[in-house]
Amino acid sequence: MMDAPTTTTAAEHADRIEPGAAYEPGEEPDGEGKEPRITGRASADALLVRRTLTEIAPIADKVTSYFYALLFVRNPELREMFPAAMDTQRDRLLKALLTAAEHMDDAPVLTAYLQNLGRGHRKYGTQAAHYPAVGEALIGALVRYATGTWDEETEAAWVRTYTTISQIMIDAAAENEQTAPAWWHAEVVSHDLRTPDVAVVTLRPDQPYPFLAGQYTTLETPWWPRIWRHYSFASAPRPDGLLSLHVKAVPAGWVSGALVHRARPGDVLRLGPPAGSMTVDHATDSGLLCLGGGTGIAPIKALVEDVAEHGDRRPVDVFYGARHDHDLYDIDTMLRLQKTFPWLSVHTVTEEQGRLPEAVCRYGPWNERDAYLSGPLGMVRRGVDALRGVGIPSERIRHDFLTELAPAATG
Ligand SMILES: NC(=O)C1=CN([C@@H]2O[C@H](COP(=O)(O)OP(=O)(O)OC[C@H]3O[C@@H](n4cnc5c(N)ncnc54)[C@H](O)[C@@H]3O)[C@@H](O)[C@H]2O)C=CC1
Repeated sequence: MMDAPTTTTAAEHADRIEPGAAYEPGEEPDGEGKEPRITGRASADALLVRRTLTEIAPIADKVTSYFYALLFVRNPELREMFPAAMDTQRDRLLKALLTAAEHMDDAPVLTAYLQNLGRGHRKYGTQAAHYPAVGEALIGALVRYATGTWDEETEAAWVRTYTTISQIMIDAAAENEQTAPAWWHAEVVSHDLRTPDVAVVTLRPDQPYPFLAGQYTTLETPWWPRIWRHYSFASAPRPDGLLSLHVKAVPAGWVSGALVHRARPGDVLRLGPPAGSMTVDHATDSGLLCLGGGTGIAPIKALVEDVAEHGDRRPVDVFYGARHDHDLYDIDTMLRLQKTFPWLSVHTVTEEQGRLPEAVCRYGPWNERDAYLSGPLGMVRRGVDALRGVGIPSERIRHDFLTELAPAATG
């Protein structure tokens, strides 16, 4: 039911997030003049909450199993909202909650994250009435395993924290219900196998699917019901309404494997709402510096198309990284774009030449640019450090790993 907030380590990323996937975002809070509803209270509570998190970190597996056991034993009707095989889902729900709790006093990032999560939960059939059951299982699991630090004050902090989290999600879902479906059906209209394990999949949604270049969707295949994965759009919105995704089949990746090796035109998938804040700021005319690693080139291509459509003529440098030459599966498209648009420069970086973040720093200067990073978590993490190192301020660096890479909150 609760979507992956995503994860906190590169290893987990490899396990759980499929290529083309992106993490839950920190979209800008939506709604004009709407202030995040996380208050100063959070800082005091956040200390207690983080103390619990530190205690349970080494036994996270046990806490997770017990949490789900409590949830399903007490609320058997919720079981069918989760995938049949829980091992792939495993700690998504708990991890979402714990990530949110951890970032409780990072109000703008957290509010946006939770609003997005709340909207995204509509596709699971989540109702406001389900939230208390989840909260009780959460507290039940913490009471059982955080024995060293649990006390009345801590419990009160967790209850307040969970109440805030769930209310933001419930409100966002209710608001979204007024204007958007809970999910879209989308038919595969073409399937282009670019390498033995990378496919470009084009979809026709059953109703208009509004999104911005640089955003991503969640996707469920008919072969793995209730298992959802994230994929970035590889094109800016098109007049024909078609959507395209780049998918790499990873070992043991159920959804990615099915999309690459099994999906064919005529198959119908389900899509959740668009999400993500890695979008072009058209209020400025700063140049763009884009790093796309592997299938991470997908949203970068969408950003280039977006700049082109706005007729901005801002300088755009794209660094496209891959392990080997033959992994640069979309290089023809990128070179075609470069030929068409004089403001665009495309640089390729294979591992023979070094890794993407280091390679970018050999060029420049970049300190006047807005930066966009998309690819494996390790690449994004090192890329952010490298770009800060060459003088790009953090607020001008965009990527989809906001909760993972947000500076640890203090307080
Ligand atoms: N919006 C986003 O952030 C998106 C993220 N992705 C993610 O991108 C990944 C793509 O996977 P593959 O195509 O197999 O990429 P890959 O593993 O082949 O790597 C692509 C590039 O990233 C570099 N790289 C990898 N790990 C690095 C590290 N620790 N430090 C520095 N550079 C590193 C490689 O040198 C290479 O240039 C997937 O994990 C997918 O989930 C994909 C699409 C969109």
